[in-house]
Amino acid sequence: MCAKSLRLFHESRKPPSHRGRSFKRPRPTWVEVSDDESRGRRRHPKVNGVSTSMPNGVHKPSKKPNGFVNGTTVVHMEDSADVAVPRVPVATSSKHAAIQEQRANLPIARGKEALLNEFREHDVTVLLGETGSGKTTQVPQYLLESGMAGDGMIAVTQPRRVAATSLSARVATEQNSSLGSVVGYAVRFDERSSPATRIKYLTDGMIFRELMSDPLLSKYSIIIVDEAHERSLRTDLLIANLKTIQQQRNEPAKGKGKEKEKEKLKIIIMSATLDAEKFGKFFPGSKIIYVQGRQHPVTIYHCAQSQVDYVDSALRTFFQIHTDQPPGDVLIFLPGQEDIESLEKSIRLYANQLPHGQQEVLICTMYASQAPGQNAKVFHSTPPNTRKCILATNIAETSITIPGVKYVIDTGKCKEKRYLAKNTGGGFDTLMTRDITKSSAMQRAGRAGREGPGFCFRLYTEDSFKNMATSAEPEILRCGLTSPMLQLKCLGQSLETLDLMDRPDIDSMISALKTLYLIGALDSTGEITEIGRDMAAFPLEPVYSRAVLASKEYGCTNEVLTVISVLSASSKVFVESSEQRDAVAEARRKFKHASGDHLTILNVVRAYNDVALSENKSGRREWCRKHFLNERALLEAIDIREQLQHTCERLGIDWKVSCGEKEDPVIQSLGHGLVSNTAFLQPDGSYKQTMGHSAVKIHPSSTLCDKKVPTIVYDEVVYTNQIYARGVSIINKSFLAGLGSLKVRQA
Ligand SMILES: Nc1ncnc2c1ncn2[C@@H]1O[C@H](COP(=O)(O)OP(=O)(O)OP(=O)(O)O)[C@@H](O)[C@H]1O
Repeated sequence: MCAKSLRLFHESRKPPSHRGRSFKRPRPTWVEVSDDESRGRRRHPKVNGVSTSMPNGVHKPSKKPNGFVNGTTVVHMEDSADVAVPRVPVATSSKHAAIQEQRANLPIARGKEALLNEFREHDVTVLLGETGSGKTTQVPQYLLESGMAGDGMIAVTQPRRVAATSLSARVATEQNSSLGSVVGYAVRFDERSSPATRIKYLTDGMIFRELMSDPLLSKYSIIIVDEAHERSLRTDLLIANLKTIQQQRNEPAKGKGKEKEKEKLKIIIMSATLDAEKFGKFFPGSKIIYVQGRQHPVTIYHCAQSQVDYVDSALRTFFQIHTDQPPGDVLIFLPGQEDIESLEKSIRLYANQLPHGQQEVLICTMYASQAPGQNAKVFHSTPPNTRKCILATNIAETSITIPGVKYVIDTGKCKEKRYLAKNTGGGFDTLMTRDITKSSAMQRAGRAGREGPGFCFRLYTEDSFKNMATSAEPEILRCGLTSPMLQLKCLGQSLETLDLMDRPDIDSMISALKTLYLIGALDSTGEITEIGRDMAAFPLEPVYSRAVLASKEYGCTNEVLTVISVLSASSKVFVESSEQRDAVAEARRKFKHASGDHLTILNVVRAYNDVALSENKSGRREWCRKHFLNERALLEAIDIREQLQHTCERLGIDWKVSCGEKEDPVIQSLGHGLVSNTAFLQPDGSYKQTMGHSAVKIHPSSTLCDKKVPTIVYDEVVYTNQIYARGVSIINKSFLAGLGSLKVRQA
């Protein structure tokens, strides 16, 4: 294949092959929506019952971009006291001055005072504003500058860590301060804050965890729940708690003077695509405000025909942009890591064949299981004469601004976590590819047009867009509940009685209760046990924290911490390569432990630690490359381990205690936690779950995949065309019986 064939958009040329297949279809034909739509004359689509001004077409700022829509009433800026654009503070440098000017030009800036008045008057405000209007970066700063937070802090919650870290960095820059001083962040296994921190961006999981030590969240005077439309499980639990906390903190203050006033809690719920009425009903007396207008237009194109293979179409569209369109980075939304890696390979292949003089292509990837440091690379500035191409899952869909992105390619697909309980008996989370919702499509388009006019190419037809569900089903209705259930129990709450916006399925609740009972976190009356409380102290899934606690009895905390740290890292330690399968197997043989994958992991970490003593950075990197190991995952595991050591110290567990080369203590400790993830061999060679009715196969990546052993323990189940157990070790059958899982099955 020669570089010329990259002009795949001319149907007369032979199209490039992708994933071993030839392109048979013509390039996507784009349909730009009519000019009427672009001017907003067409009725704006309703998202969750709320009229929005982000049509599925060219978007231009409305004639009155500064207005607020409150319910059906439009409050124009002329009605507000703050008609003029706010004054830009005196700049200390030209860069800072430019940033302040950019801030002042955001649509939200013109409504600053009107907004602050609404916040002042209402305990709960639901703020809807278009993507890029300035909600996430500006509202916390306005609140801080207005003094409304008093001596308390302002929390801004995000469903994803990448948003929390990148936004805090941006707002710290806007505040002309270093990250961790006035503006900080907290995400799992990583925090930058100090006593001076006044605005803290944190994941919804982190603030939920804070409830354990501070049930009234008393250090915060304002809590902003951002991207609430995602309805993540933790967001829903947080919102339920905030409602009660606010009642407790605000009601006694009535008539008690200014001292009490300071302790009041304000809640602000924000999103661009939100069912505002539902939130409004959940918080009686709340005010719904709509910030109209966006800074830069986004032109949206839909495919004229449905595309059969979205990865092929994304490839074609990328090169169509790259060869025909002016400079600007491209962000491509794909459902998962597999598609990202596949497309990355194809783009690399054809980019290398581009004619001389064409811009270089720099590919960056972004997905949840990739190490945070690697994800952060998308924010680095693009070198000259280069077009950055970012391949991302929906972790890049909300909140973030990736500087330089002008074009978005939206495949219209995502992966959704879903708990399979009814069909399988045992119950486990699965990731399934499905069509996105209207809300997601609008958020994705909103990643373009943040620094200037943008373009969004949707690899689906306009009819498909119209037929999409409005928004995703709340996570609480479709995910495993073990960890949130334990945290709630610690707070003396329960899912059954909590005032939730939506109540989860009874099967999922029973399954979570069963697991917590089996690992000893709950007693037979459903009350939390002492060991359950200790489990909740770790920033880990309860099944993993149970293993750490069990290791104390077995004298192997040192080893178990290592294994659990690797299992908790955001990416896998073993690099898979289908093309070099034999080389991978050969390199890995030296780490292989006869008992299975957990002790194999331990061998890898031990070997890496030995290498680290004798080799410099590049020597270590080379060693990892040679052994098909992901060094970033190993380094992340080292960080995680350090944090777990701190938790051990707080709980009085000596983490240095080691069992040396013995394997049983380690596996049995893991067995205490993973007791629901055990299976026994059937006469036909498959394994049957002890806590369910499903047959599982050992995953091909396991060191035990060719073995038949009586009983296994595994980290997780992966559901593809069949159910696989991944991360598998041999476990003693009588040990399992002693734990009671077999009895539970029989019961
Ligand atoms: N890291 C950044 N680099 C450059 N500009 C940025 C950055 N972060 C934000 N901005 C600018 O600030 C604008 C407002 O961003 P902000 O995140 O506050 O918007 P938003 O209304 O919360 O959008 P969304 O609903 O998409 O989260 C962006 O459109 C962009 O112009």
